[in-house]
Amino acid sequence: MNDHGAETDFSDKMSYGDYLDLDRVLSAQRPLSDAPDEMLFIIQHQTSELWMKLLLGELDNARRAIQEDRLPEAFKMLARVTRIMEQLNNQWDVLRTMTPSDYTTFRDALGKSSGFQSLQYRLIEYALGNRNLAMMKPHAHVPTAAAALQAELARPSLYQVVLGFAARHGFDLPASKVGLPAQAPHQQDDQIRAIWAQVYRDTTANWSLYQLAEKLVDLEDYFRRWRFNHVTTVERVIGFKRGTGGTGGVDYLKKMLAVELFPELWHVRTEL
Ligand code: HEM
Ligand SMILES: N[C@@H](CC(=O)c1ccccc1NC=O)C(=O)O
Repeated sequence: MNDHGAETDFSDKMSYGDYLDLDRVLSAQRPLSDAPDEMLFIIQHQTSELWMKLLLGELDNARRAIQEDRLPEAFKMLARVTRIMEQLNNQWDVLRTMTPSDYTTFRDALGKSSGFQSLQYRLIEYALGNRNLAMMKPHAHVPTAAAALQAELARPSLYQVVLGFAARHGFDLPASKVGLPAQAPHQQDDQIRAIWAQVYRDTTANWSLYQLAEKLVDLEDYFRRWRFNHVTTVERVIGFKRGTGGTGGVDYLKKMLAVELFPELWHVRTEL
């Protein structure tokens, strides 16, 4: 027998499964029905949540790096955030193999549960600046979840941190726009758009902010693709049924396609 010299006795050593805690990870899939596709559905969501966990950590690190003027590090972290979103986007192709006939065999078992109640998803939206406080309600019954959302609201969003960088580096932005952590979705602002116009008109003089702006545009571009892939998958699988979470379903998700995380970065392009 040729075992290529591989270690085989793990009776007193840490193995692959030990390190990754696979007993717990792989026993956390508990389908509620006999429908074959429920396992696909569960794994699709669990892997998405794992990637979201990594994404949230990178967003935290990136915000801290920008606040401390460590831009090259922030660029690396934001590039990773976007690559994680790309990973999430590619996952939809697996779920799209599930037809309406497959899904309806277990949809009732889901009750009122829905991705609408994803804490990590909401934290990502809040971290990016889409701070719709009404979205906290489904988390009110879980004190740790409500506290995590409150803690996020006590921090400046990624966009605010970027605008704070601009304010520290010679751009005229009142403290009211970059100081206190936002408590509502960011609204398009003429003064902010004027700053981006200055940056994009002289990229050499404003190279760091220009690079930062393009990283944000990249991030929002991939985030929009996620929303679009989601709503297209939903339409394919449940048509125009109401969502289990209580919204209008596709109608609600289509409205969310219009959300602009960094509106001035898109609108400034009309002026360039
Ligand atoms: C067949 C698959 C899916 C269907 C039919 C579906 C359906 C829906 C619907 C109808 C909503 C609106 C809320 C409601 O009333 O329920 C929603 C929201 C949501 N779903 Fe899904 N979904 C699917 C897969 C996924 C996957 C794989 C994820 C990944 C984590 C996900 C995450 C979310 C999130 C985060 C929201 C809230 C979006 C927002 O508020 O903007 N969904 N989904
Ligand atoms: N809202 C979906 C159900 C759903 O997709 C779902 C249910 C439980 C856990 C995650 C889900 N995914 C995304 O919303 C529906 O209306 O069919």
